[in-house]
Amino acid sequence: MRVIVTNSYEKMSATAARMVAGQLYLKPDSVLGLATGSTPLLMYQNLIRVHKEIGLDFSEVITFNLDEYLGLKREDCNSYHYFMHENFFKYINIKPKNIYIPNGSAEDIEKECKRYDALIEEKGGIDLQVLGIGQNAHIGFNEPDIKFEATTHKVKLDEETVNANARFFKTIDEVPRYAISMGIKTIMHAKKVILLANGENKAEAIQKSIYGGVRPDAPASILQLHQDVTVIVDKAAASLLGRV
Ligand SMILES: O=P(O)(O)OC[C@H]1O[C@](O)(CO)[C@@H](O)[C@@H]1O
Repeated sequence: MRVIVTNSYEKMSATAARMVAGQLYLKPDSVLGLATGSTPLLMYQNLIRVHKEIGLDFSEVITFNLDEYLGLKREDCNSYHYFMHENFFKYINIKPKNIYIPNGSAEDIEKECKRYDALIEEKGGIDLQVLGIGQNAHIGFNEPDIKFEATTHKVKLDEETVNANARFFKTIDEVPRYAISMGIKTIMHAKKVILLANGENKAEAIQKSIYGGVRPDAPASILQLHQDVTVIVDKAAASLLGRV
C-alpha cells in the first residue's frame, strides 16, 4: 500500500487524475472502476480538462460504477447514473455502450447483481478501480459488517451512510435505504486500486483502514491485502496517520 499525502483536495484530485490519465495512455482500452460522491468530483473535472486540452481519449475505455441506489430511476437527479453523466460522461468521448452502472430499478435485483458480475468478467476485469471511502470506512456501499460480501449484492445502508448522503436530498426521508454494490472480491480483483479521501471527517476511516489489520467492520481495511493500492489523501484525512 502506497500512501500519498497531498496538501489539499485540489492536489489530491490532480494526483489521482494523473494516475488515471497515465493508465489510459498505457492502455487506451482500459476497464475503469468508478466511484460517485463528492470526493472524486474534482478528479473528474481534471480528467475532462485533460480530455479537452490535450485529447485524453476515452473512446475505447470501458467503465463500471461501484454502486447505485435501489429504487431510483436512472433519470432521477440523485441516481448515480445521473451523477456520472452530469459530472463526467457527457463531457468526454466515451461510448455509451461502454458505460456500465448497476440498474437500481431492475425487477429482479439478484439477477441484476449476477449480470453485473458476469459483465465485469466478460470485459476482462477492472484494470484500475477508483474508490472513495465512507466515514464508516465503507468502500462502494460495502458497509461495516461481520463478514466481507464477495460479489455484487443488495445492501442495506447504515444509518451513518444515510445521514452522510442526506445532504444531496431535500429531506432525509428521500434517501434510499438500499443499494446495489460491487462486492469486496470484485473490488479486490481490480489490478490497481486508488483510494481517495479528503477532509477531517475521513481521518478516522483512513486510519482504521491503513492500520489495525484487516477487519470487516472497516471494509476498506481489506485493501491492505491488495498488491497495488495507492491511497491519496489530503492533510486533513491523513491527520490521524501519525497516531496508531
Ligand atoms: O465522497 P463522499 O461523498 O464522501 O462519499 C463517500 C463514498 O460513499 C459512496 O457515496 C457510496 O458508495 C461512494 O461513492 C463514495 O466513495
